[in-house]
This record gives sequence, structure tokens and C-alpha cells, in this order.
Amino acid sequence: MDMIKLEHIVKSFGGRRILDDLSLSVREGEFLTVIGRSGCGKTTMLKMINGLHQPDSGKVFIEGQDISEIDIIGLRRRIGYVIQNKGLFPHMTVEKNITYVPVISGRKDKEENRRLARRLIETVGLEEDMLNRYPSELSGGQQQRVGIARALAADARIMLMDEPFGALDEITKQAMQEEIAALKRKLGITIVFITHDIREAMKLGDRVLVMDQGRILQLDTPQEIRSNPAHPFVKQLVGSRVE
Ligand SMILES: Nc1ncnc2c1ncn2[C@@H]1O[C@H](COP(=O)(O)OP(=O)(O)OP(=O)(O)O)[C@@H](O)[C@H]1O
Repeated sequence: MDMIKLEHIVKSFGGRRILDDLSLSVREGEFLTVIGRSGCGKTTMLKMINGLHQPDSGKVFIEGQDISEIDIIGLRRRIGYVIQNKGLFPHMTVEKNITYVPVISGRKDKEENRRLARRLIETVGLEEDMLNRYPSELSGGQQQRVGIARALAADARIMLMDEPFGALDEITKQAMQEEIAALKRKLGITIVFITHDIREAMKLGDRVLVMDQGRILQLDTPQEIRSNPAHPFVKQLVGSRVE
């Protein structure tokens, strides 16, 4: 099944076309990585998927539902959104951050929420005693893990990740890459993952979407992208890959 479907999306800001007739389907359980020059529209596309931006024309479907016809707040709770260095509530403990969506959705049993937080903190590879800390008391990599745990707490079947590991050192980044790939295999979640790092895009993606000027240059498996780059820009991108 198509978990996410974009149909002929057009979006302009200040008279500039940022997404130019973009159509795309992401299958359930697929890991799609997105790469392209700064400003080519990656984040704008991601924000279309959870209704943070509305298209000027075209349609977005999530699990077959046209999102212009459903409750957008409910939709956002079903879609995890993990962004670099941001997103955690600084005045809440890690536990409160993780259980935020279940709590605002009416799940008030403290013990049950504590159990959920304990389970998820372990799932993302952190120690239980971190639940009582505040985000500022965690490293960047640990904050990213909490962000992922929070998205999982919402029972998100879709995870949108905007350069989630961009600010991490190489060792932590590799550990996080392993972790997210394992989580995806284990939970079968659908992931759309923006990166500036072609190695990361090729390593994690079931398919890689190369974007330029609001259009798709190529959307293919890493193997195809490598062996049959459809455009000089793609070729250049892949050529810059450090083996
Ligand atoms: N809310 C907005 N109002 C006006 N212009 C916007 C808005 N959001 C994005 N833009 C513009 O749209 C273009 C695409 O932005 P977007 O954030 O989608 O790019 P990106 O590919 O994610 O870039 P980067 O890799 O630098 O994060 C940019 O020129 C940006 O300035």
C-alpha cells in the first residue's frame, strides 16, 4: 500500500515556485532518503506530508486519505517529525517529552505512561535514569534519540526526519544510523529522511530521491542511482561519494 502519496504538488512562496508539479509515492515500511541542493524544496515537501504547508494545487494522501479532508491535528499526531537540534520541549523532563502526545490525547494513567517511557527509552538505546533529566542535560545524540522515542510513543506509523543527524559527530552519527535502520526493520515504520550526506542517503534508503529546483531528478534504489545516474547532477553527487 502507498503510505504517502503526493499528486502534482505545486507550491510557491513570494511568486517563486518551490515545488513544481511534484508527484511521489512512498510504500508502507519504505525508507526513503531525500537529497538535493540547499533550497531545492526538501523541507517544504516534508512539511506538505504532515500538513504544515498546504499545496497551492495538487493533493496529499496519507494511507489513502486526502489530508485536506481530515483533521490536521490528529494527522500530525500520527506522524512523527524529528528535526535537527530542535523539537524537544526544554521545560519538560525527558519522560514528559516522550509521553507528550499520549497525554494530550487523553492517556492520563501515570504508571502506564511511565512504563511506556521506560520501554521506549530502552528501545532507542538510552538509560532509564535519563527520563528524569531535561533536554539541556543531554548530548545532541541523546536528544535525537529522545525525539525518536517521542515519535514512537505517538504510535507513529510514519516518521519524517529532517537532517536528524546533521549536527552529530561521525561516530554518534553512525550509531544513530544503525539504530534507525534497525528500528525501521523491527517496527515496519515508513520513513522519509532528508540528508545532505550522499553516503547517508545511499546507506539508509531503500530508495533515494534526488531533488532539484522543486522537481524529482531521480527516484531509485541506491544501486540504480549509482550505476545509472539519470542526470549529470546525480552523477556528480554519486561521484563525490567517498568509498
Ligand atoms: N514559509 C516560507 N516563506 C517563504 N519562503 C519559504 C518558506 N519556506 C521555505 N521558503 C523558501 O523555499 C525554498 C525552499 O526551502 P526548503 O526549506 O524547502 O529547502 P531545503 O531544500 O529544505 O533546503 P536546506 O537543504 O537548506 O534545508 C527556499 O528558497 C526557502 O527560502
